[in-house]
Amino acid sequence: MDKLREPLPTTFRVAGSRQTAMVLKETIEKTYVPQLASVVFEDEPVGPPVQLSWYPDGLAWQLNVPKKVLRKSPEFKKFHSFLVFETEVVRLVVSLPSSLPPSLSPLSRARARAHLGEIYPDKKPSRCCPPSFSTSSRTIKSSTCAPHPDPRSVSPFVVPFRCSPPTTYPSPISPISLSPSPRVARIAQTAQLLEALHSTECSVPPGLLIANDSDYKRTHLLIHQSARLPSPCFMVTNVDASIFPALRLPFAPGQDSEAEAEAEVDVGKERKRRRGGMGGRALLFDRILCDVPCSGDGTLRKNVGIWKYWNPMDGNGLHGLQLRILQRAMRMLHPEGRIVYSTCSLNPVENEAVVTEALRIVPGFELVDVSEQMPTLVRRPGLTAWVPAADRDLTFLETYDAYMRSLPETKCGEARLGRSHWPPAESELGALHLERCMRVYPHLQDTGGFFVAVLRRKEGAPNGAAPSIKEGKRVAEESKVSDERETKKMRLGEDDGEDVSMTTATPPGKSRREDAVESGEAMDEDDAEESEPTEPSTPAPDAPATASAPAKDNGKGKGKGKEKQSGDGGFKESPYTFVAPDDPIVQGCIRQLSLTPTFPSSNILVRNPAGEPARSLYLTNDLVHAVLQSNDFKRMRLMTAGTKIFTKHEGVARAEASAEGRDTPFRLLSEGLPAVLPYVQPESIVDACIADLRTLLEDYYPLVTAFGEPFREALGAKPMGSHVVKFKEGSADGGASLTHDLVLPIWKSATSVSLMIDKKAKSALSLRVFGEDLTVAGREAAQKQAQKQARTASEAQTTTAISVEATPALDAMQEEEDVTVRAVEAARVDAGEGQVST
Ligand SMILES: C[S@@+](CC[C@H](N)C(=O)[O-])C[C@H]1O[C@@H](n2cnc3c(N)ncnc32)[C@H](O)[C@@H]1O
Repeated sequence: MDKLREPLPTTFRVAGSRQTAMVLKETIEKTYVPQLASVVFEDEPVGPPVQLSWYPDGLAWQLNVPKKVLRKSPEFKKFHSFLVFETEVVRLVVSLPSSLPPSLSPLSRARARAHLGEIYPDKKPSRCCPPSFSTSSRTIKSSTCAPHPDPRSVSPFVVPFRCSPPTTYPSPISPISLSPSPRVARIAQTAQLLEALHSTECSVPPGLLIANDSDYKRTHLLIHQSARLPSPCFMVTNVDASIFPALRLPFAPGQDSEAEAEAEVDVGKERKRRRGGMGGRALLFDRILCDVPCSGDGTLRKNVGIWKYWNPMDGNGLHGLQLRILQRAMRMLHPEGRIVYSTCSLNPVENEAVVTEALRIVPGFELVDVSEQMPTLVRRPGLTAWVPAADRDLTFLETYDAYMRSLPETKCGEARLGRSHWPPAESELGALHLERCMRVYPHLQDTGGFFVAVLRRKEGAPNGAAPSIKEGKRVAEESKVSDERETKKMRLGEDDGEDVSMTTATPPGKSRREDAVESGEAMDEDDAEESEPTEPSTPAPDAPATASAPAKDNGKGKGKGKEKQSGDGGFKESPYTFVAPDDPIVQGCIRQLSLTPTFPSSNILVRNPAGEPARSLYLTNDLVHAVLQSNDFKRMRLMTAGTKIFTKHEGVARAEASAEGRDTPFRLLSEGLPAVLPYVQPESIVDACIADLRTLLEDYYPLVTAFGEPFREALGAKPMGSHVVKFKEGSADGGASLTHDLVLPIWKSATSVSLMIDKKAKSALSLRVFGEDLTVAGREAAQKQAQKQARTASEAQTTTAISVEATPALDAMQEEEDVTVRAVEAARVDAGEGQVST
């Protein structure tokens, strides 16, 4: 309990591709740790960041200093800026030949990494060629990685249940917030999974990651944040995970009969017939992370609000939903797959009780012994005995029967707890192996509290061992779980997810508090943040894949963006339409950037009713393409798929083009660069040096003639439009240096050139490479700041004089205190009260 009263130390993780993550780690180790090692603040020594011993490769760090040290100590301020800037440039620093840039992302829980340990077990799943995990080296390797994998030869890599909505990007404090917002932490899992998927040399890996959240707003935050790790393999969905609909894929090569495919995946023919012939095999998942909504008592150290509002009925109420989500995951798991079930609660009712009941209902599954994974993460085994609190007054009753007897006869039908809230009988314990669950307590290694259990199918268990949604729902209902918090009402169809239709809504009266409990997070100021959908439009009725059926919108997202009420009562997102590979716009982009013939032009999609390449082009991999083409997304809302790579270049280019009677050209986006770069013919990439980078940063549109040779000549030889530039590693006068090659998109106009990255990223890059913000915006901001300081100082001087005159008694105090500070304060008070001292 004492530990729970202490604030959680700040942690951060160096993320991204292995190569660049290692470079950043080295910078922290060799530059910053020595600089911070001997800092003394207010006569107290303050320590440098320390590596978390249990985190693989030393990529996670803990920083145990008060906030004011970060604000006031020059050394720590510099380190803080370093973290902030690295986070800012994450999207644009591309180190050839690796596929994804590095980032610094927060890691307030060990859980995320623990998930990965199990997501990539040593043994490579036999049916797939996506990444396998080597625990010894902690690298994730891919045995095959062709830019065009046959979608039918790979197993999908999917996390369909509740993944990490993030903090808003770009958040200047996201890597190192001293009182980390719950949301800051949320991206960690999804980001790690994305990194894992991209940890090969392949820019368009063959797998698929689906992040799902039932909260519409949070899915937008997730999309926004995933721009840090743009991926053609990524989809975000918005649906209640306990009724996540089954997804389909086309038949595999060699599967010449429907029956063969059906037998393999155990999808009933009857159901398929009823579905109206949308053929194909079911998409089963290799790895599923069920990071279920929970009471969040393990986050007490960072979410102090939980102290005030916690009550035992939170966990009791969530038990049923947690159980249904886990069962749905079991239903959708590939025979050789694994599920990680996790919560940030220490309440056994939300943990061991859920796992026990799920294992009872789905007999073909077992808990995996993960004691060998992450051996330095100190943990305790799962509990085998507990007594749930039966009400808010903490009445503890040893057995379910005792609980039922304690209820007045008239209330028995409304029992709020089910048998599954109590521990299993002694006789069941041996087979369950609850000790294989992992409990992490805050006092063990100065962390938050959390629970992890890994499940898999027992060897030889039949594929169809898992129950349908209907069965799971029935069992959960039979346990008479009263779910106070659970506001989603499901109308179940005749069979499993294929036939389930749902209507979910948060009642108007639902409070933020309830919301926070449901999601396992406490309220935070940041919860007010919102991100807007990107491309408003109306869906086409015949769109090949159109998302609908929202899970939860809290009524706040109404009328926003592309959300539209459809005739059948569901919701419709903009359609996802694949454009023809020979589309003139696509071909124009290919020609402009000299893309190789292997560029996956058949995987370009647009999101507008006409299905025209009107503004933005997105890239998916083959598997995402197949999933979009084979499913109608009527029962869940598809929020995003793939990554945006090209956009119409507005402004001068539009004016020039229309004057010449041409179409407005498209340009390569910085977030699309990692995916597209391997397809750019190397000889078409323009070489440049650090001095050229400086010129591009200092001005919005420097003239071609402003550059030195050979860059100037190379630019002169290029046609107008989008190009890729490689700034070679090297140093410049004044200590500026590029430690590795940097590849960025540019736009060439008739006489000038501009760097195609956003203003904030430009500033961050400038600070990183040149140690100062050389950009126009940076210079303007510095100028404004200087003017403000000068104004404040002169106001302070005036007010001091006035105050001293008006109140001679201050003289004595002024001898002891800082005159300027007091005078500024006095001036503020006067201004606030409308008094003028004369
Ligand atoms: C524990 S939080 C997210 C955990 C996150 N991965 C982290 O590390 O902080 C729970 C999330 O589950 C979502 N959620 C709640 N009920 C859900 C349901 N029935 N289906 C899917 N997502 C749900 C909430 O919106 C919330 O974002």
